[in-house]
Amino acid sequence: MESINNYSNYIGGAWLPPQRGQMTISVNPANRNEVVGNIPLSTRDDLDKAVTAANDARAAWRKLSGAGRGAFLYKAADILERRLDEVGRTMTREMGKTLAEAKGETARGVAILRYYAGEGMRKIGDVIPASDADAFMFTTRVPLGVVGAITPWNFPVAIPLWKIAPALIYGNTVVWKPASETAVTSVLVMECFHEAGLPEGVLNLVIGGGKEIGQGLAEHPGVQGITFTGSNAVGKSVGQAAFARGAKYQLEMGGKNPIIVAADADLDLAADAAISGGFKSTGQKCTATSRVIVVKDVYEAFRDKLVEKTASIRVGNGLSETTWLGPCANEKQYETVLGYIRSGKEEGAKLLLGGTPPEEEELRDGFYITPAIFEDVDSRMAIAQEEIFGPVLSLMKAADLPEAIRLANDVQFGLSASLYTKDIASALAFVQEMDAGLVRINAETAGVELQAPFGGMKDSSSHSREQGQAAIEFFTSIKTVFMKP
Ligand SMILES: NC(=O)c1ccc[n+]([C@@H]2O[C@H](COP(=O)([O-])OP(=O)(O)OC[C@H]3O[C@@H](n4cnc5c(N)ncnc54)[C@H](O)[C@@H]3O)[C@@H](O)[C@H]2O)c1
Ligand SMILES: O=CCCC(=O)C(=O)O
Repeated sequence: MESINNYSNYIGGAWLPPQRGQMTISVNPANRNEVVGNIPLSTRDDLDKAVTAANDARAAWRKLSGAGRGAFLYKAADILERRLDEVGRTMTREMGKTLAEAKGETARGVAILRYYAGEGMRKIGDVIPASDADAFMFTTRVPLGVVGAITPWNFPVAIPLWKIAPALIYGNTVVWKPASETAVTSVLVMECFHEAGLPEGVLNLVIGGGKEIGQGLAEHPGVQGITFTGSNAVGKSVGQAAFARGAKYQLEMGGKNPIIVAADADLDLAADAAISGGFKSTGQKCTATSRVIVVKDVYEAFRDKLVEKTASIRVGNGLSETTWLGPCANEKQYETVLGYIRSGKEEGAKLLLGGTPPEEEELRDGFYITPAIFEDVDSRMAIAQEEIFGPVLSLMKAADLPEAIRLANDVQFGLSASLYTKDIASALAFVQEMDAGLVRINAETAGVELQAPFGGMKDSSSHSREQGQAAIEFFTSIKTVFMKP
């Protein structure tokens, strides 16, 4: 029997167990009987210690040049790259995505670190001519101070790093609260920063419950900025707590992303995109496709292609090379997805295939669901309005492209949206009229580029942008300097 490791928090440059000694477990969703590790169940005492360490580290870290801070990020990138297989394997064991996807995400984390390491050498202000000819006026940027990063389990490397890397390069110190479902993965990422020699207190990891540690961060008077990614319900609570005490906050939340198939679309490409966007990572991406809106002229032909291709998807343990679709990340998500499949049938949608646990005996102990496709989906149904965050696609029929865009906009969310068409006028109309932060033509709804602004509209976001050079807007404040001799 393989021994199960105990994992700790990382506070003030030291690996520390939770002060009250409470621990819990991280479980493999491919086999609920497999414990990945014993992880901290931290309390506010642990959080206070981390926030104090982050505040103590602020002055020295801020004094470093951008290039000086970037040197640590380059080192962390090299170490993470060296440990890519180990981190990817741990990610798969903790949240179920296939090993290929997990390693791809880890490589993306390496690229994010290197991108922001380079940002330390970019300009941070402008010279603006003053009306007084004897004066010199310019802008510069200063860090917020201590930033709290609250991150989800579905991209346990890429999302924390697209928050932590810009926070650090622009001179902030960080307290990071990862999702407990992927706590061991977060420890491995933290080890890379530790090995890179990041000064103590600059980055701190506190593993614990959402209410206790996440909300504790949002409420903490020693934290000047909160960057949150997660569900709308939690995001609202985090944002309200930060706003109540005047802290800066950014929230990136749910999606209900459509792909529109126009009458002139390449149906094979569109079907492949719907499957990749809807079922990769078991549909557990904020940018995942969940609604497939097809213009009626090509509906039956497209539907048949989609069903035929989906029926060949292989479900299994993400560590197996033959697996295309892994388990849901945890039992809560598994039950949520099964609940939406029930409600889809109860509301009158027709389940064309999938939506059940697989029959294979060797998969009985995992949170597996076969990929599901509904048709006859009305826009008012729960499966058309609410984020499912699982391997479920809802087919909807539109009379024409204008109605398809109207249906696509008929939700509270606005994160990502795709259109498959060969017509430039249709593409331009979609770009103009689709209310989403990511608008993609002949490309699936998922697939975020680290160098470009990322974020949602409507209820998907608090309307700042992450990633690329856009990240500087959240993690710094602008100072306008007016100087006379
Ligand atoms: N828009 C994006 O960029 C994006 C990216 C990934 C995931 N998501 C969203 O995240 C959700 C799935 O991730 P999840 O299940 O980890 O989300 P979640 O909201 O349950 O948890 C997100 C983080 O918040 C913490 N948390 C939980 N309860 C809290 C509370 N009361 N106060 C403060 N923090 C709390 C969690 O421990 C975790 O670290 C989906 O809705 C998905 O759309 C959005
Ligand atoms: O889960 C949200 C992030 C989505 C993402 O990174 C992608 O689509 O690549």
